[in-house]
Amino acid sequence: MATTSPLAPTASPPGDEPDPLAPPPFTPLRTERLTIRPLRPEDAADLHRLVNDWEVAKTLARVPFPYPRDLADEWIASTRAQMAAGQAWHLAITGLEGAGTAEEREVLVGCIGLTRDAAKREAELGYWVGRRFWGHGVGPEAAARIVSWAFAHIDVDRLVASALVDNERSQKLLGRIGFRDAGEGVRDFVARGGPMPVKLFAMTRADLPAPPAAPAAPAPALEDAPGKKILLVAACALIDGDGRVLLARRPEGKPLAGLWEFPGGKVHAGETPEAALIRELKEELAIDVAESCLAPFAFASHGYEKFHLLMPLYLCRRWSGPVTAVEGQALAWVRPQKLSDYAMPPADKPLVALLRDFL
Ligand SMILES: Nc1nc2c([nH]c(=O)n2[C@@H]2O[C@H](COP(=O)(O)OP(=O)(O)OP(=O)(O)O)[C@@H](O)[C@H]2O)c(=O)[nH]1
Repeated sequence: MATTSPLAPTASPPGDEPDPLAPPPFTPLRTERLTIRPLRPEDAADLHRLVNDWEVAKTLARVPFPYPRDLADEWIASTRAQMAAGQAWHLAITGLEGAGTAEEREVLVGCIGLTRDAAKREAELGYWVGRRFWGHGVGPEAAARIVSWAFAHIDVDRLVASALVDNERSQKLLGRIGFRDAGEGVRDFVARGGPMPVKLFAMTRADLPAPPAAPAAPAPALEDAPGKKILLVAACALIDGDGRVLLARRPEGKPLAGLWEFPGGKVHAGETPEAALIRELKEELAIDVAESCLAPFAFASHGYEKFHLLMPLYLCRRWSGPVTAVEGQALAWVRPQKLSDYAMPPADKPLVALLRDFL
């Protein structure tokens, strides 16, 4: 168990302006055997039964022991407020047990949470699993899923976690899902009545396991010369009547998921960059663009670990049809001065500076 799955309610942030980078409402996540979903008031009795167990509580920094029953109700209510504020996501891990309909068979197995530190662009992972469900791989299955979700949907560059120095099981779990050692520290443990030594862990987007390779790669390599292959990608800055630029968020499961980018994609064999862009804009945004409306603007040339990206960037001010997120990707119309608030792939940095000066 990682130490910080705070089960005592924390204050909500002051009601400031809506955050343009705030994530959309949480949609339940599924893994092979588990569901991760918002906690509901009716989970309180089960939550209390599972967490009011010394073997569980002793590994968690903010959980008192014994755990008062009404704290479970308060905690669940506070998780909903924190999630609505985009501040923390403390969620139920459930699985199916016994016979009957899926609804009847759904049981609470544990909890998993992320608490965001917006200033540091990071979030802290915490989780626990009820003792009855130990030894079934619930922790790694749920934690790997939430970590992949976090990088794609929360505006963070880093996730952190900690585990008691003697909690080797939790340390191993964190290592298995991509966390690296980040030293040692000390944390207050409510149930232990004081500070305890912990191991610290951290991971970035680059530590996520690589997504499975696409079945049929288009033909992205320009040449097979020694060294890295050159990947040709055509991208477009769509500019609306107010001079705002469209950014799209790379969806979960793709490399660099969660970063914001210019719509576009790989140039297929036999395609011109313009034809590729017209196809991609139709596929991704359901808009029709004429080649004459694509104005070459600049290009990115950037060495990634596995390939070298060559990416012409076009400007486009005219298209037909409403811009639609066909692939469910988040979209944002962004003023040029605000572009740098959005985390983008490293190749895009010089393009952003050029666009800001030009627009
Ligand atoms: N579209 C786009 N791709 C970018 C940008 N910046 C950047 O580094 N890239 C990189 O260019 C590559 C584009 O690949 P992609 O996966 O989006 O291409 P695609 O739409 O053809 O996807 P697919 O292979 O899943 O069909 C990725 O490695 C991506 O990280 C950008 O601003 N826009």
